[in-house]
Amino acid sequence: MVVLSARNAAARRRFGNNPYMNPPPNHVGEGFHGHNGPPPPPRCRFLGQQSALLLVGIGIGYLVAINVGDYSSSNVGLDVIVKNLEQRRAAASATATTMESVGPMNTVSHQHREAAAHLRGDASSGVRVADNHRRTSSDVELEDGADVLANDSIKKDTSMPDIIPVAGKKNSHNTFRDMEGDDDEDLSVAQKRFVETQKLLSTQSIPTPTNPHVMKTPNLPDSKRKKILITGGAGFVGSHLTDKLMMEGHEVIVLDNFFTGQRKNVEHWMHHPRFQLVVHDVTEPIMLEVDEIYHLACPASPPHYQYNPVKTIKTSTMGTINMLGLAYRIKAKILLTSTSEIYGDPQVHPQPETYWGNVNTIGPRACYDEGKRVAETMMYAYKNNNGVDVRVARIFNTFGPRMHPNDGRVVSNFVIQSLQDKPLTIYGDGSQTRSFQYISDLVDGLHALMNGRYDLPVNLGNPDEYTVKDFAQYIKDITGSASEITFLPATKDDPTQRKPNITTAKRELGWEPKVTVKEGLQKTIAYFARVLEEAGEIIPTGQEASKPKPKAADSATVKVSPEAKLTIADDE
Ligand SMILES: O=C(O)[C@H]1O[C@H](OP(=O)(O)OP(=O)(O)OC[C@H]2O[C@@H](n3ccc(=O)[nH]c3=O)[C@H](O)[C@@H]2O)[C@H](O)[C@@H](O)[C@@H]1O
Repeated sequence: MVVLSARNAAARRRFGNNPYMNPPPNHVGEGFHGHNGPPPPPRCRFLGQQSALLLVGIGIGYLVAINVGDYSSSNVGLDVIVKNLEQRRAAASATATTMESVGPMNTVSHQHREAAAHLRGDASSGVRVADNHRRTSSDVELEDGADVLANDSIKKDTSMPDIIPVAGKKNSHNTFRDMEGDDDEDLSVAQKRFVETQKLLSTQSIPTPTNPHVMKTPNLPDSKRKKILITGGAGFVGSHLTDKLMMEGHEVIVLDNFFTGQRKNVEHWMHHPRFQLVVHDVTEPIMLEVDEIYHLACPASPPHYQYNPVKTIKTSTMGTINMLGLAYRIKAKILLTSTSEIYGDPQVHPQPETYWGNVNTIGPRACYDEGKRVAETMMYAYKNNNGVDVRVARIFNTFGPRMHPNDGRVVSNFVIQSLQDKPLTIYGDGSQTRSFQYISDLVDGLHALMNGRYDLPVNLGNPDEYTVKDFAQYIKDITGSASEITFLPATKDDPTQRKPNITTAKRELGWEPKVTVKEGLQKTIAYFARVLEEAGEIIPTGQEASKPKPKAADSATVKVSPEAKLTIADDE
């Protein structure tokens, strides 16, 4: 589903193709709708009913005119006609009053008032026709009683306001032509204001709780502006990449199924005319026209990717095939975010790109590791066989703001635990090592890779290596936490060491990390402190989270037969 396209289409219908005319989010749009311009096209069923009533009112006027003519030509029963008119007018007026009383919003009640006014105007214009008829037929002899009735009725009608004056309007409207003239003026004022607002909004992000800083977006000339697709763009890495590309002035399409991505990660761009969000799962094909594809989509945290291993495999395999097929058809350059996990539990340390890895093909991590390995294989098959321009980044442990609070990876877990003075949970004895890079360095690396000429796999990571035990203590110290450190059972196939060899990135991309682990942690801690303030309490995702809870029926089976349990675990 293209979230913004309907809104854009609506704007185009109303204002043509002016790029600044994309309607803003509702809170901005109210400025326009609340203005004393014409009621906008029906936005809901209720407003549609208003239009219907307006038409009914016009119809009544028209029918009255015809009826009066018919009756008068036969010169009978003007009193009946006038009574009839009175009843219709009263009915129309009652409807109008009811409509006025509905609608708590100013904008809506304004529209109601106008619709009510139209109704009243139409009803009275019908009576005016009767009046005219009466005068033109004054030489016709009428029964006295009928004439009196007609006069009374006309007096009542003239005392009824044609149109209720609306604040800000100079004159009340007497004809539709008058209304069109004034509304044209109002519309142009509203449009100007709207264009100004849109112009401003199209140069920056909007501050949100997740992203309080305003980011500026330059206006690139068409020849330099690229259309870029980011699969998994609402995730932790994808959303930071979105920021970078938006700040360069490109057009960004974020595609996400929101399994681990979060709408709030990209909320600050939702209003922007060069940003689009497409809610879509990469395992399904999609047709888009873009220049570049950053293919990030896949859960990356062990508890997340182990939650549904089949889905993880499908995402890496079918998802990558779909994106490669797209890249091939539209001749787009495509970058795959692969992972340090393709090295498995490495026997070579640090790991260069030339190392082939050590992966257990049937272990709990295999759905991710092997999925990414075959995704790499597909990339080079498409390059060699179909001439697709490919890039492959092998990402090492990355952290920073916008990590999901329930990500379950070591940095977010230890930070969230420390900030709440809860025990820091080390899996195993804590002697395993990881090397941590800050998110902005990774994003710079991905960007350098996509825009460079080197098309073989490249490690992107910070070689700053820690044992998990030392890292726990480090975070505890930085946060000044009173947390204890606890040791839980090791997770299966957990790599014992990991550190990137980044010689290739330095040589081919001129890239190396700039942000120290300490600086990065301080920013991340500040972020999670804000998240915690909002959330109250967060229980980080633990080891158990990687398995879906057995359904009631399954648990019953498990109790009866231990073999059944084994079967269920294997199926999962
Ligand atoms: O962050 C990343 O970029 C990488 O994270 C994961 O790899 P992994 O190294 O297992 O990530 P973590 O879950 O953060 O685990 C790191 C180490 O900390 C340990 N850990 C984790 C969480 C925790 O609460 N306690 C704890 O001791 C783990 O057992 C592991 O030894 C993903 O599998 C990779 O795809 C991804 O590139």
